[in-house]
Amino acid sequence: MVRIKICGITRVEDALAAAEAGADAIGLVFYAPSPRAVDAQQAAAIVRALPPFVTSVGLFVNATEAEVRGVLAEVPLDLLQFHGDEPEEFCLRFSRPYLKAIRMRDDLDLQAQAANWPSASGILLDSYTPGVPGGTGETFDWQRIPQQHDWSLVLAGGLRVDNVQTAIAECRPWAVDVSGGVEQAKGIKDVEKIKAFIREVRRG
Ligand SMILES: O=C(O)c1ccccc1N[C@@H]1O[C@H](COP(=O)(O)O)[C@@H](O)[C@H]1O
Repeated sequence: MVRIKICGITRVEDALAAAEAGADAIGLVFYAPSPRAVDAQQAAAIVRALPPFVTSVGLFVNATEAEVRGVLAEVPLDLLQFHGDEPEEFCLRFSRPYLKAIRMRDDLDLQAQAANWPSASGILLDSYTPGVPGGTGETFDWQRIPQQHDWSLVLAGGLRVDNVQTAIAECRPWAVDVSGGVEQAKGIKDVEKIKAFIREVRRG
């Protein structure tokens, strides 16, 4: 069964709707330039409202150690997602499981890159757009993902109800991660889109 993460949650009601629809995880963006950014207070309210067995994921982009620790002091996150240039040594400082995001630049050697984070719980693949660290709504060429790899693949980047089945068939991910594809406006989720997306993933 492919797991589903709904990222970029900014409101308690969207988190509850995602959980009710069957999401396995919700993502909270701690990256101020993002229109989906939340502060620790907002995030704590969202995480506290979650029912059991829904994983809360905190997304960071080149944050300092103090910034990550500051969030962790207030928000009981289950999993961290490092979406910038964080080396493994940094990702390991927080005694929490983590995902490492890799953006699929044209010249990237994916297998070599992924080997840089052997301690990651999963490798999240996202599309590459210069100057924007993520959440672009763009897909990348899924054929670039090797058939054989020894990491848990979290597939992200431009997933929507109308392409997620093809993405799953081609990439065989452990999980899919969606943000823009289930929104009505930046940072505001569309409950019907969340339900349709989850139904589509579960249909496979
Ligand atoms: O959502 C953001 O604003 C964001 C900002 C900085 C880094 C990552 C971000 N989002 C992540 O990007 C991927 C793909 O999102 P989309 O479905 O293409 O909109 C996903 O992992 C988001 O969590």
